[in-house]
Amino acid sequence: MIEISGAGQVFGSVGNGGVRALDGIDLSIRDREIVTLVGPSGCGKSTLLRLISGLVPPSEGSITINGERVTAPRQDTGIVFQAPTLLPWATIMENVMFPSTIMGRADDAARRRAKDLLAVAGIADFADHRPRQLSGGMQQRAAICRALVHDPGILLMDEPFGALDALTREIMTIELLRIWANAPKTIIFVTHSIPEAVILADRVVVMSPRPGRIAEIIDVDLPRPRDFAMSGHPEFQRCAGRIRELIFGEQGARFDVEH
Ligand SMILES: Nc1ncnc2c1ncn2[C@@H]1O[C@H](COP(=O)(O)OP(=O)(O)OP(=O)(O)O)[C@@H](O)[C@H]1O
Repeated sequence: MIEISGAGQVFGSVGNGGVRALDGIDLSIRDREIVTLVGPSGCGKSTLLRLISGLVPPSEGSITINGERVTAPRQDTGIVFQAPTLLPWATIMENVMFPSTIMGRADDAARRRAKDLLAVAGIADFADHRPRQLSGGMQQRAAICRALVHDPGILLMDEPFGALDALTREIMTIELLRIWANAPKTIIFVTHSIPEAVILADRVVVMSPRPGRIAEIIDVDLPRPRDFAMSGHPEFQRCAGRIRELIFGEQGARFDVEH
């Protein structure tokens, strides 16, 4: 469904203070697959996500979704960033409805869907509150509802739980899997957490240090539904061990990766 071929990204001009962030990325992502991206800080994970989102055009290579070249943000793609980035003056309901509103599709069906999503995310009682009246975790749930409201087939998530405490983070990860099980969609998820990467993924894409290349793609053969109690499972340990080996073994340096 998503085809990335020979994608490279250079910021500025190389040799002249520019940065090569990505090099020769080839990756095919299937419909309804969950792919997680892990790798050392600065290896280009966020850049790759931005290329797929159409927010940034690749300097080299191409990205297609269902055979169409990605040249701009698409309506069938939802994005969640690390910070919830809600509009502070708008209510939670208005924030969640925002994508439907700007697409001119803020009808009753969209409002019903927004309400249902808020209920699934456990924040239905806060629909009329402003973002500042919610905790960080609740705001991020609202941001996830906003990314899902127009029912995109693709969800791009850039360390969406990175700013949350460890407990909320685990709960949110399992909630995301529950949402996905109810309405499967293609998810590409950037994380620094190896357990999060394994628990979520059908495949973990491990990237090498800058310029970011794909070091290895690991198939995670754990049954679903999943939860963190599976971290003792031999398949979980195999995957987590291999990711650690790839990231820490190659460089022997201290990377910004939780393990
Ligand atoms: N707009 C930009 N202009 C110039 N350089 C950039 C820009 N965006 C990213 N870079 C550089 O590209 C490289 C990859 O950055 P990116 O944010 O994609 O990495 P990352 O793997 O997501 O990092 P982290 O895990 O720390 O969030 C970095 O060296 C970064 O400095």
